[in-house]
Amino acid sequence: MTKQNGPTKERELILDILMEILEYGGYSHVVLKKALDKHQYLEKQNRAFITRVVEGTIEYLLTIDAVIDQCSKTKVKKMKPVIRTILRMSVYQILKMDRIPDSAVCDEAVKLAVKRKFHGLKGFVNGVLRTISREKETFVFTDWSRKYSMPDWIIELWKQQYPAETVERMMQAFLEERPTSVRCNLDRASMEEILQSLEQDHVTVQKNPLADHALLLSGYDYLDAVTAFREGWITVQDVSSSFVGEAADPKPGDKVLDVCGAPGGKSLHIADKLAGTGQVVVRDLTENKILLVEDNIRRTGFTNIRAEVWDALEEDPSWEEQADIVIADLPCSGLGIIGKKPDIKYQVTKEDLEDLAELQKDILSVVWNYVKPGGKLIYSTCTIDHLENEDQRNWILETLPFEPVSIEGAFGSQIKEETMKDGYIQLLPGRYPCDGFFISAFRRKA
Ligand SMILES: C[S@@+](CC[C@H](N)C(=O)[O-])C[C@H]1O[C@@H](n2cnc3c(N)ncnc32)[C@H](O)[C@@H]1O
Repeated sequence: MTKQNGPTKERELILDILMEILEYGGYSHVVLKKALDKHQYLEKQNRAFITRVVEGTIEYLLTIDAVIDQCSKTKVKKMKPVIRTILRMSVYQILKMDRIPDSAVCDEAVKLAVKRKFHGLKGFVNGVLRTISREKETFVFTDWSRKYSMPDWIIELWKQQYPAETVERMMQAFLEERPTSVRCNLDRASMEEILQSLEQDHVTVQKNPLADHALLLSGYDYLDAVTAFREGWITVQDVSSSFVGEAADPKPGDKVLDVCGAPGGKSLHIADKLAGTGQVVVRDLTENKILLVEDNIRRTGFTNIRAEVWDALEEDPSWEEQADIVIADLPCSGLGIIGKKPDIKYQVTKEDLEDLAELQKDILSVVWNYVKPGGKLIYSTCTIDHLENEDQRNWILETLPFEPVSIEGAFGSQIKEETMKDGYIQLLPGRYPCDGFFISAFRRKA
C-alpha cells in the first residue's frame, strides 16, 4: 500500500467514492467503476482493497451505523457527512477485515479527518474507533435489520410472502462473497477455447453449478484485460438472468423484440442461440443506454442483432403481430440483486414498488400486441416481490390473450420448482446460488 504522511491514496479514494454514493445518491457500481477506471495505475491488490471496503461498507451500513451509535454520543445522522463516512469505512475494516490491524485503521481515519480539514474532530474519530475496536466482540445483533443490514420494511414485505427461514437464508446469501458470473457466447467460441483463454490470463474459474453455459470468475483485475471478454466470448450476466434466454428458447430464423433491453444481456444471449439466423431488435429509452448495447454488440460481433431508441410506452404499428418472441424484462425494484448492488436496499421505497408495478402494466398493455399469434411473451424482473411478479403474471393471464407455456426442465436439472409447469419461477438467493429473479413465459392464443 502506498504509504505517506497523510492518509493512503486508496483510503482517500474510498472516502470520495462512499461520499458520492451515500451522501449524494450515486449508484455504487457506476461510481466505483468510474473511479477504478480513472485510477488504473493503482496496483491490483489496492484496487481490490478499494472495491472490498466500498462494497462492504454499503452492504453492512445499517449494522455499522448501529455499532457507531452505541459508541458515540453524537449519533451517525447528526455527524458531519465526511466524519460519518470516515467512521463507516473504518468500522467496516475493524469488524470485517481481520488482516488489517485496528490500530492502523484508526491512524488512517485520523489522518483522513485531518487531511479533510477536520483537525478539531481527530480526537473524536480516534476515540470512537478505539472504543469500537476494544468492544467489537460484544456487538451481536439478533434483530434481522441490524444483523443483515436490511431495512425493516423489506423484511416485513418478504415475511408476508415467504416462510421466515426462506427470508433469513435470502438475506444471508445477499451478504456472501460472489465471483463474477459470466455467460459464454458458445456460437463465438467453444467452452474449451474459453476455458483455455481464461487459464492463460490467470483468471480463477469455477463451473457454474446451475448451467453449462455459465462460469464464475475471480482473481482478475479488470475485465477489459481478459482476452475472452475482449473477444466477446463471454458476457457478464448472472445465471438467473440467462434463464430468460432459455425460457424464450428461440428457433432458427425467429424475429425477437426486446422492448426494454439495455445493456443487452438477454438479447445477446438470444442472438448467440440463433447462431447467425433471425433478427433481434433491442430497444431502450435513451441514446446513452443504446450506446451501451451497441458497445456490447460490437464486442461480441453478432450480426443478427441491432439496437434502437424507442419508448416502450409508445405504440409501434410496424411491429404489430410481427414478433416470434417479445422479451419484456421490465424496469423493476431490483430487490433480487441486492447482493450485487447493495445500495438498492436503502434507495428503493414501498411506494416505488407500487409505481413500478403500474409502469410494468402500462408497458405490457402496449407491447403484448407485437407478439404474433402463437408467438411467445417472456415477462421477467430481477426482483422478489409478488406485486411486480406473480400479481403481474395473473394480470397478464386475466387481461391479455395469452396462456402460460411450461418451462419445466428448461433451466437444466438443478432448477426444479412446481410452478415451472405453469410457466413461471421465482428464483430466490439462498435456495439457488444466483440472484433473485422472476421469469414467466406465455404464448399468444391463436
Ligand atoms: C431490467 S433493465 C433491462 C436489462 C436488459 N434486459 C438486460 O438483460 O441487459 C430495464 C431497462 O428498461 C429501460 N426502460 C425503462 N423505461 C423504459 C421505457 N419506457 N421504454 C424503453 N425502455 C425503458 C431502462 O432504461 C433499463 O435499461
